[in-house]
Amino acid sequence: MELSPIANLQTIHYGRLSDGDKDEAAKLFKAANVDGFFYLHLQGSAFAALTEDIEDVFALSKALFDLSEEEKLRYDIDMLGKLKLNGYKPVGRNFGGMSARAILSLPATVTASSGVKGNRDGFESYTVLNLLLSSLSTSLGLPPEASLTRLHRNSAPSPDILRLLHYLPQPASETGTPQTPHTDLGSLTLLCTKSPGLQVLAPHSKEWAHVLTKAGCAIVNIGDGLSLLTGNLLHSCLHRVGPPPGRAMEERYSLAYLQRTEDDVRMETLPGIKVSGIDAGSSSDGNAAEVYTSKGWLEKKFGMLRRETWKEGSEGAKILTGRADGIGV
Ligand SMILES: O=C(O)CCC(=O)C(=O)O
Ligand SMILES: [Fe+2]
Repeated sequence: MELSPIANLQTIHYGRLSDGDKDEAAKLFKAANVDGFFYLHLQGSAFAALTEDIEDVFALSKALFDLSEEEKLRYDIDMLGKLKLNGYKPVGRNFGGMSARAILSLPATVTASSGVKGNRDGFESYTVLNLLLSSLSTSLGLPPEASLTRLHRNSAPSPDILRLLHYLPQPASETGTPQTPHTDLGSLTLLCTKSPGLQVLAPHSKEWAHVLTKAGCAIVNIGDGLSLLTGNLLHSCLHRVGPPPGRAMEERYSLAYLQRTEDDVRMETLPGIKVSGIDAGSSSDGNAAEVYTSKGWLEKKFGMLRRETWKEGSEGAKILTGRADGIGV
C-alpha cells in the first residue's frame, strides 16, 4: 500500500564519518539540526551486525514477550525502580488506554550504585553513537575537552537503556496509534526495526510523515537532552508509531538503545557552542528556569509520568523539555 507523505530523511554513512569525511560530518549536523531524525548506514562497517542480525534479537524478544503476563509482571518496571530503566511495562501503562505496546527495558550500563564499575565498553550501539556525538561536537565548535562525548563517558553512571518493544496486532476495528506522540528524553536514540509504522512530525509541519525502513540502516534521532544542551541547535523531533491510514496496526517488534547523559550533567546550554551563521538559543523559554541535573531531570520526568500529569495539558512537557509539544520518554 502507498504511504504518504514519506519522511525524506538523510542517510549518514558510518564508515565515511569514521574515516573523517568532512562532507559527511556536515551532512550529519544538518540532519540533526533540521530534521532530528536520519538513517545511519552501517552496512560494510564493523557494526553491520546491528542491523543484519536483528532478526535474532527479535526472536529473543518474541520468546520473552510470549511468556505469561503473570511471569512478565514479576519484573514490573514500576516495581523495580523509579526511573523505568529495567523491567516489563505492560500495555497501557502511563500512556492512556489506547497504548497497545509492551516494553522490556534492560539497563545498558551497570551503574556504580550497584557496586560494579560502570562500563559501556564493548557495547556496540554505544560506540556507534559516540562517534556521532564526537562529530556533532566538532560541528558545534566545541573543543575536544568540552566534547559531548565527555558527558557520556563509559566509566560514569548514566541511565542508558536498551528497549525491546512489542506492538500487539490491533483488531481491524481499531485504527488508532498505539504509541503516543513523544520526543525522546535522552541524547541519541538508535532504533532497529524491520517493520514500517514509525511516523515523524517535521518542524512546522502539520502532517505526520512515514519513516520507511532502509536495508543496512538503523534509524537515529536526537533526544530532548541534546536539544537542551545545545540551546535547540540539535532538534528533538516528535514521533509516534501507528498503522497506515485507515488500517489496524500489525504486530511489530523494534529495538531501541537510548543513550543518555551521565547522572551529574547539568541540563542547560553548553558554553562555547559556535556555529557560523546560527545562534544557540536559550534552552528554556523563561518558564523552565530551574536547571536540573540529568538524574534529577529524569526523576522529575518519571514522577510526572507516574501521576499521569501529561493528561493535564502541555505544562509538564514544557517544564521538562523547554517546549510544549512533546512528552519526552
Ligand atoms: O518502535 C519504534 O519504532 C519507536 C520506538 C520509540 O519511539 C521509543 O522507544 O522511544
Ligand atoms: Fe521514541
